[in-house]
Amino acid sequence: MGVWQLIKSQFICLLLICYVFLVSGLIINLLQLCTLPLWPISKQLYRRINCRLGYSIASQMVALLEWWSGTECNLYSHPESYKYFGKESAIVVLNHNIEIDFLCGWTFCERFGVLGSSKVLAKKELAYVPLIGWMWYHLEIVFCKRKWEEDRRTVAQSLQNLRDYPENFWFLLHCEGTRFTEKKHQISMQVAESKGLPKLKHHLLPRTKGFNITVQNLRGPVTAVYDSTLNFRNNETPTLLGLLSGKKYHGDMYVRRIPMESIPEDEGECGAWLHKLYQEKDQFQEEYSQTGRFPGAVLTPARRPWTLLNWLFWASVLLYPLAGLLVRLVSSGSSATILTTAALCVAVSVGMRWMIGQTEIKKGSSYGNKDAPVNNN
Ligand SMILES: CCCCC/C=C\C/C=C\CCCCCCCC(=O)SCCNC(=O)CCNC(=O)[C@H](O)C(C)(C)COP(=O)(O)OP(=O)(O)OC[C@H]1O[C@@H](n2cnc3c(N)ncnc32)[C@H](O)[C@@H]1OP(=O)(O)O
Ligand SMILES: CCCCCCCCCCCCCCCCCC(=O)OC[C@@H](O)COP(=O)(O)O
Repeated sequence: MGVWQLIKSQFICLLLICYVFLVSGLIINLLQLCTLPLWPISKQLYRRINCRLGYSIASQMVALLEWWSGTECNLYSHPESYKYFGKESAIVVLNHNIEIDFLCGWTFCERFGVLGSSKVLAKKELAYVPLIGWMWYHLEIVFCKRKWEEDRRTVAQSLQNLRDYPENFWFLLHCEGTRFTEKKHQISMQVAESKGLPKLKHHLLPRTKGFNITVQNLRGPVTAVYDSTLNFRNNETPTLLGLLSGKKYHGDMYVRRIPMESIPEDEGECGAWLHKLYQEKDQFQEEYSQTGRFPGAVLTPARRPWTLLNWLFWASVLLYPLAGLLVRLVSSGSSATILTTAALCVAVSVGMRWMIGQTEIKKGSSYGNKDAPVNNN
């Protein structure tokens, strides 16, 4: 292990990165709150400002991936698809078995200039994650309870609101609805069997309702679906904690552009189309596991300096006062103050650990874990 790698793996570095993220995030969340009065005056200005503020939070996590850990994310695609990336709004369909898949998505959003405006159909629980959830509120992220009877109205309404969004955005959909585990896979393949659908080896059976409602409500302003398939080399299983300790991973993502016109409007046909898409994705994953390659050519855009510059800005603003505070604390000699500060640090660390836990598959929900309903038809 090199000296730089050794430094990066020290706990103090993790603490400092989390400190900058936390304090800058709170400041940005506060600024976002201050923009609320703009909404009735100029909705589009409110949205444009919040895209920039959101960028300042999300790009710190991208900087962690690209600059701190040095993780490589290769893009496999086709030139006729590539020329549209970043120049239109799109629905992104992505597999969901890797803890940092959202960050690999974010890194491409950043490189194509749509990070601040990126959207997702996210489970409602994520709305309560401090900083990220609060940021998402101002970015008009669409949340679902994964209970169709409740979601059908709220999700449709939130999607309708995005139709006049003033910036190009990528709308991420994990159609599997939950992250891959062996048990969830087994259960979803029972569902596939009961529906007479071919079994998938690398994916859960996609849920079609969310995709269908998204296509229905965004058709027009959104001109394409980006079918995206992600995997990591040498069976790497990347984690957020690994990134924080400076571990470098090697990801590959295959993205192909499918024009919106080729997606059926009829609900049943649209669902069948999605099932077929997942069968194709399964073949791409199979090819990757056998050859270490996806179809298409490697067309990875270079990382840009903005995420690093944004992080350096916040670090220089926030680390200097922290150092001053620590010096004054120690020189005060008051054990009560020192103990209170230590207790506060422990509480904040526990909070940050909880947030990181949100990305861990082993702490995931039980959605898709229950035995499939018996099909009596
Ligand atoms: C280049 C790439 C860059 C990309 C990056 C771009 C942007 C990045 C932006 C942000 C990054 C942030 C990352 C955050 C990630 C967080 C993501 C999540 O939170 S994923 C979880 C939430 N999202 C979803 O669930 C979306 C998919 N789900 C759906 O579409 C669902 O249909 C639903 C709308 C949520 C409704 O769910 P519900 O369970 O209520 O209904 P369903 O129709 O799904 O279920 C009933 C239906 O399913 C059949 N069934 C039963 N059991 C199973 C099973 N185990 N597997 C599959 N199917 C099952 C059942 O028989 C019913 O079938 P039918 O409809 O035929 O009757
Ligand atoms: C500079 C960076 C410093 C980093 C410090 C740590 C910050 C931690 C931030 C946590 C951010 C959480 C944001 C999004 C997490 C996405 C999680 C996810 O992928 O959700 C899973 C759901 O799809 C499905 O849930 P399950 O049913 O599988 O359960």
